[in-house]
Amino acid sequence: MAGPDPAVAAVRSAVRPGLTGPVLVACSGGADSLALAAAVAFEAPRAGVPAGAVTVDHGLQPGSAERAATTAGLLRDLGLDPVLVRRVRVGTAGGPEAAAREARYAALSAAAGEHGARVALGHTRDDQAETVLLGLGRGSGPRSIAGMAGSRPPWWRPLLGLPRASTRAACTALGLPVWDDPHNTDPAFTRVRLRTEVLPLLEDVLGGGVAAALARTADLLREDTEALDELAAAVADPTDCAALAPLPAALRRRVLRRWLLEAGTGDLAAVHLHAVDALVVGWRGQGRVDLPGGGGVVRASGRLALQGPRADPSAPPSEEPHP
Ligand SMILES: Nc1ncnc2c1ncn2[C@@H]1O[C@H](COP(=O)(O)OP(=O)(O)OP(=O)(O)O)[C@@H](O)[C@H]1O
Repeated sequence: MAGPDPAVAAVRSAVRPGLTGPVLVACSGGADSLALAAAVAFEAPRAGVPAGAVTVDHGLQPGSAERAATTAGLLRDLGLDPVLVRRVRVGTAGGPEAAAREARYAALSAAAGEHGARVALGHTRDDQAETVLLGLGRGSGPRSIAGMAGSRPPWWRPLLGLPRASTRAACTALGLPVWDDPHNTDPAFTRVRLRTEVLPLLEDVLGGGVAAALARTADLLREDTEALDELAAAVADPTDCAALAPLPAALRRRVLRRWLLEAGTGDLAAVHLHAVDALVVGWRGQGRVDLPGGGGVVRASGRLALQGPRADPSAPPSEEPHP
């Protein structure tokens, strides 16, 4: 008897090793997550693992509720159980794309918590390549160029090693009706232009395999950044300037970033981190560093300390005495 189509087999092989516990497939109805859902539905019973699915209705396009219902029907037909439909309210912060993503990830994460499951996402090697290129072009630093992790609970991305063409081919071979999100071809989106204009041009210049090379870059960088993050987490006192000063800058800034994020200061731009770092190394008596959330950091008696919002934000920073 002939085996499954090669693309179907490739997607199944990608999910098999990771099926070690309950999983919910996050499915938009697009080719990537539909191929993923089909592979999980096939492999999970063989692995003795419960597998369901979630589809999120962002409520942004006319007919979105019907589309979510159609996707849910397909997922049930594949044998996934339970199949959840989550309707979310999309805010406006950061633009419509970012707001939809935030609402979606919040809903998926909540579903993961309720069901004690990991959430499988359909990101492919091409998505990873686009993420790396975007990070490079925007100068967003190693954390961004390191791309998406294959497994970081509750998220699981088993298809990061596969080209997008495989998921499309798998859906075709299985006769699954794919929903093509019009956003995925709208040149108003930076990611779409990267996909349709920049990556093909790079392939022309550098030869094929650019997406794979970019994804490999992400893997290498992720190893480095994870190692540095672990070293940073092991630093006992992130406020002791004498202990921090001799550390390499890459490590020191990670320690500071971690300390500030854990204190709930909100996301920080490089400029804030550099200013806080300058309180530690080469300090010349400068005063408070204001942070985006309204709080601030000062240095006093050789230690860093967090402060709340200024009473009068227009007042100049108070001068700290020279050491
Ligand atoms: N509406 C949604 N409901 C549930 N999961 C979603 C939804 N939209 C995206 N996802 C999940 O997030 C992953 C990445 O989404 P994104 O829109 O960035 O990628 P995509 O390449 O268009 O994926 P797909 O082909 O599966 O739509 C999807 O593969 C899927 O797992």
